[in-house]
Amino acid sequence: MPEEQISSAPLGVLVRRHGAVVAALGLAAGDAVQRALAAALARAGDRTLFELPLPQGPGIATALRADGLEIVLLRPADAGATLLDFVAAVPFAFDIFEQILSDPYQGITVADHTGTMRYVSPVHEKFLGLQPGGGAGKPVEQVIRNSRLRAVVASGKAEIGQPLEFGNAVTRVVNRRPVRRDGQVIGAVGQVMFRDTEAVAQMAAEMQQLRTQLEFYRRELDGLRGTRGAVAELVGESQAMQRLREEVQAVARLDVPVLVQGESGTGKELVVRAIHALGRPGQALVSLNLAAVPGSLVESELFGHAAGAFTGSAKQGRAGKFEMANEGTLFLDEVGDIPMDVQIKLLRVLEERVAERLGSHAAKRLSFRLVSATHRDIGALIASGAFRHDLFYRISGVTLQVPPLRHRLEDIPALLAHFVEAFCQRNRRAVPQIDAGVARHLADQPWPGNLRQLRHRIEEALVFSPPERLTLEAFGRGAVPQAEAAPRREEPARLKDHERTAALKTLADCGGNKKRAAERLGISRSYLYKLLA
Ligand SMILES: Nc1ncnc2c1ncn2[C@@H]1O[C@H](COP(=O)(O)OP(=O)(O)OP(=O)(O)O)[C@@H](O)[C@H]1O
Repeated sequence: MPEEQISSAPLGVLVRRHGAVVAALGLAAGDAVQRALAAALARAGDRTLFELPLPQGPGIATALRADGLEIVLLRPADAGATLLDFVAAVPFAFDIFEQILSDPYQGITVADHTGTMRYVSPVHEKFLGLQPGGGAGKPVEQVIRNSRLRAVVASGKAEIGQPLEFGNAVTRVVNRRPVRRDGQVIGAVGQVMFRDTEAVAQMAAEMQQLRTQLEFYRRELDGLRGTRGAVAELVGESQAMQRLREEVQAVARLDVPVLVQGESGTGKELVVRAIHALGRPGQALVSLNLAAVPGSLVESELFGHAAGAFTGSAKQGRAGKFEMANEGTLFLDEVGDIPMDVQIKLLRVLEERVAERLGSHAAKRLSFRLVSATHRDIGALIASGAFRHDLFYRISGVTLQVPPLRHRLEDIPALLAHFVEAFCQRNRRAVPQIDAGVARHLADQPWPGNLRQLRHRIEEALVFSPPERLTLEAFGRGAVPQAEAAPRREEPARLKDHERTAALKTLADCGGNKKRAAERLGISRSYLYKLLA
């Protein structure tokens, strides 16, 4: 190459023999450059590529050495070339490369675009049992059986943090990245982490432990919420309600069938829901209202039916309530209305804990919790032969009695506040102030429809009262319709009954405050408790 051409290009060539300059062309011609080059060569040791501070800025040099002869090519560092910039800017750039390649905690593998292994770092060679350089030139799979470097070359997509099994039950975490030049994938680099896998494994174990703990506390919290939520739904601080809440909590966790008795609208369903929420949280609560289903359909509702069991039956068959409630709670509402023929079959299911779909002979073992409710007088039904004695015993391991509202008028202020709040929340209204006489007025009513009727009256009044106040006048509209009216209660014949009624009303007047009610009545608190018991 003519010397002038080298001199005009931003390149230099220096040739030294045993340290003495034999030739210096282009950039290498100046003294200052030669001094810088001599110092850089001395620092570089036997490295071939090294940084070179040129008078005009950072430069890069490549040295070839043999038999005391050194040929060095030099050029200014290219601002756009990341690697050269790095090498030029960091005096210990090569130490960093070396450190990366010989890091005892990570192995490096390099494949080219044909899937041929080009490089395996020393620590990884050792791990794989390879001779130094023993992997280079072989298909990647020959070096590492399940290597995915070829796949990464093909897809051009990095795989980060993937587990890689190395036979002997050793699993490592691997990062694989495609290498691109001018947008084309020209190879792939694998990075196998040794130490970090242990750290990752430990972290994973810790995370698993935390997850288990979290799950545990979540369940506990759900349980607590469920407990508080379910029982708190049963509003009322009367002794009767306090006792009922305690009984609900006591029976909920036992595996006994429960029969909930009480007049219509007293809150039997609410009690059943609370029992279910406490006893079988997270499982299904399956209800069947036996008074609402025609007698002829009760059996198929309960047992379901097999495919094509009868004309018009569902093609794939249908599960009955017993099956649906498996592991959960089966709620038989209005159980007093169950037809006699079904009573016998129900008894069999409860005794044997197996049920067959209609038209099928495949009996299924079932585990459900049975809770029943009725507003009827079951004793009278048994006496008249309309209800089987043995079934009664099967469904009423425990009987809970939900008291009618007239026996707990002192709950009216709390129920009033509760129904007002619930209504306003549902209808996104501000909760109004409640006029002083409202609770007293409500406590004076007979409430044959119990809490359901009370709720409806309160909601109706809310609709017709000014938004900021719930007035007594708003209740004027809703005279109790005759059909709903209770058969007129007989006037209490005994003095005690008069006293109790007066006590309940005064208590309602005093917002449930027993101390104030006792004062107003002029009796002791313990006597008031006695009257209320
Ligand atoms: N203790 C209570 N606290 C708050 N709300 C209640 C309470 N008891 C009943 N209610 C409400 O009163 C209404 C009637 O209750 P529920 O349907 O549970 O009565 P029920 O006895 O099952 O009636 P039925 O015998 O007619 O089926 C529901 O809106 C219910 O939310």
